[in-house]
Amino acid sequence: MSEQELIRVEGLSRDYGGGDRVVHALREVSFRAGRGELVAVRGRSGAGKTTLLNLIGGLDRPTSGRVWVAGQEVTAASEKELLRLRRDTIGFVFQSFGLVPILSAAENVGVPMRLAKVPAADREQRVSVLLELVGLGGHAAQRPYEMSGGQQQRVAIARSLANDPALLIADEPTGQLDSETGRAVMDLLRAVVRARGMTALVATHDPTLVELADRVLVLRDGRLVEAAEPVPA
Ligand SMILES: Nc1ncnc2c1ncn2[C@@H]1O[C@H](COP(=O)(O)OP(=O)(O)OP(=O)(O)O)[C@@H](O)[C@H]1O
Repeated sequence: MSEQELIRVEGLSRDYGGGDRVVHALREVSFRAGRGELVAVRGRSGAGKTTLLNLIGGLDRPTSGRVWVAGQEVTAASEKELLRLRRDTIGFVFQSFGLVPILSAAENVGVPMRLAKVPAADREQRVSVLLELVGLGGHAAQRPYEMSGGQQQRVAIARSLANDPALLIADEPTGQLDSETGRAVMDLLRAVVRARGMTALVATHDPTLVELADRVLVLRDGRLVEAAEPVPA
């Protein structure tokens, strides 16, 4: 794996079920992504986007094929190594935000730092930098139910950056947002990826996101049918 390569996927397949009812959710997918790239993953509902992201992030195991992230083989990692990888190397953003309802915005952002045993003083400082970064400097004490969907997703983005991951995996991050808010969240993701030199893999139906990507992977029925540079609008 070269220095510039962050993700390598080789012959990745995932079947669900078995016998007559087997679903080939992902079929022999291979691609590579470099450091600093924002890669959009497109495809219709059921095309295999979530399956692909979950396998790369070590949230699921493939039927066959291999994945490396930052030089580590995810598909060969033990559960303990996967925990470490998800804590230190990969940040996740989901469509449903996934914030802890009883915690404030600042506490939510601080959760991964607590898990990584970041000392309290460092934690506080890093939490406030991240909340500023996502434009929520004045909202640290608010709880998720006191925030709009777009604000909640911003908190989730700040949380995903807590341990300065090399890879950000976002599954339909704008799926629950109206188009204007979704665009703002996407612009934020684009800016964060640029500023931090991180790689992002973002599954989306949203055409505005695709415009912001460095590269677009298109899945159809579990196969990678296109791995193109985006066409300028
Ligand atoms: N746990 C599961 N058990 C059985 N089949 C599954 C499971 N998870 C996903 N599938 C099937 O695998 C295929 C790919 O699903 P996946 O969720 O990866 O698609 P997607 O492109 O992310 O779709 P969406 O855009 O709707 O989220 C679909 O046919 C789906 O029904």
